[in-house]
Amino acid sequence: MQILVTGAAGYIGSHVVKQLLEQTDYEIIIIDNLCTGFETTINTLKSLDSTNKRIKYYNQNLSEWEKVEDIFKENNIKEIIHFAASLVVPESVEQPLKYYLNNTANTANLIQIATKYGVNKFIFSSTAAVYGEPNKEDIPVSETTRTSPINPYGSSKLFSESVIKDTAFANETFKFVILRYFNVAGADVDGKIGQSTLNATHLIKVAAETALNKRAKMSIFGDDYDTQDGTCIRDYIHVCDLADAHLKALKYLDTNPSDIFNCGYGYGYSVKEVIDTMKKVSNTDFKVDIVPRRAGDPSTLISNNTKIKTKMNWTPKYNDLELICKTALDWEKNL
Ligand SMILES: NC(=O)c1ccc[n+]([C@@H]2O[C@H](COP(=O)([O-])OP(=O)(O)OC[C@H]3O[C@@H](n4cnc5c(N)ncnc54)[C@H](O)[C@@H]3O)[C@@H](O)[C@H]2O)c1
Ligand SMILES: O=c1ccn([C@@H]2O[C@H](COP(=O)(O)OP(=O)(O)O[C@H]3O[C@H](CO)[C@@H](O)[C@H](O)[C@H]3O)[C@@H](O)[C@H]2O)c(=O)[nH]1
Repeated sequence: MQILVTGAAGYIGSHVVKQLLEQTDYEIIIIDNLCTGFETTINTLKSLDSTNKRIKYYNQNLSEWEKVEDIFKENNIKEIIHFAASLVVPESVEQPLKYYLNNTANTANLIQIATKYGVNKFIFSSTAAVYGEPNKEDIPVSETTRTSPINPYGSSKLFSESVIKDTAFANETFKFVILRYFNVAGADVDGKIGQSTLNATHLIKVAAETALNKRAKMSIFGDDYDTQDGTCIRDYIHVCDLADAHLKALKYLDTNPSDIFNCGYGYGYSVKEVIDTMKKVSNTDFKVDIVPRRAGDPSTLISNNTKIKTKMNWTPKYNDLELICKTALDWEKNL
């Protein structure tokens, strides 16, 4: 059985491939052009494959559609997990076309090839950013909450969701699970892989870097939001629990129809709470200043995760902010 994993040289994709190696028999075809991922990550994944034959890596940009099709000709791909994307919210505000091209156009193209070659399972990395700035009474947001992105990143992913849903409607052999991730953080609990992103913008990684003196200080982007302490609230999910949701999604499609699931823990922490937790687990008191709001940031995003828990039987194991911060910090020390 072959599965294509796009973007597996990156943060979340690499954690999913590790679990696929450990818990399944798939042969794993990877497409990644290393624009934000790392060859060392691919090498680590290969080193975890005791057979030495289960990973086939193509350094390929998804935008080169004909070359992507050649990869389908060379292999027998029937299942796909599609991570490859651009994902920095403020960058998407400054460079929207980069996001529509890499996230929406490349996804549409991949799906066109996938349907031509008989792919029947498509797992898609979507985002809580599709909900935009939800009304207070809609928090925690469920999958049926109105989608209304407030930045091009969220819009580019919502358009991709439409491409996927409409394709499945027109083609009954093509089934999908769309996973709307909330804020993914932490690192592999075995310490083998983690988030290596250069010039990271993600809060927990930035805080880990600051705790280790890789940055002189960090900033809180706005403390004038309508929240308890004035800073934004997010639902942080440990990357290993999120990876498990992908393996469950593949199995789910064996006996269930296509569907959309939120991936989060169902409770939120403020930016200040996250920074305090990082200070606690690192036993440091690093410098933090308050600066104006960052473009494109909603104030509060928290998931209602009832659907994934009940329908997929997904049970989080690492829903503990201290553990999330500690695994991120431990990984950062080894980088
Ligand atoms: N990190 C989060 O908090 C978060 C939250 C919600 C959704 N997501 C989604 O999860 C997915 C993975 O995110 P991540 O955090 O692992 O990011 P990442 O940047 O670490 O990984 C993305 C990978 O895709 C590759 N890639 C990007 N564009 C490509 C292209 N055109 N062709 C080939 N390879 C390409 C990159 O080189 C990288 O290895 C993305 O789709 C993202 O939108 C992430
Ligand atoms: O140095 C920093 C970094 C972040 N923040 C704040 O921390 C919160 C979280 O920011 P960040 O970690 O950058 O995540 P988001 O902007 O919430 O976006 C992430 O989470 C989304 C889902 O909720 C995903 O779709 C995106 O891909 C992913 O980058 C936001 O309020 C930021 O303003 C700071 O105050 N200082």
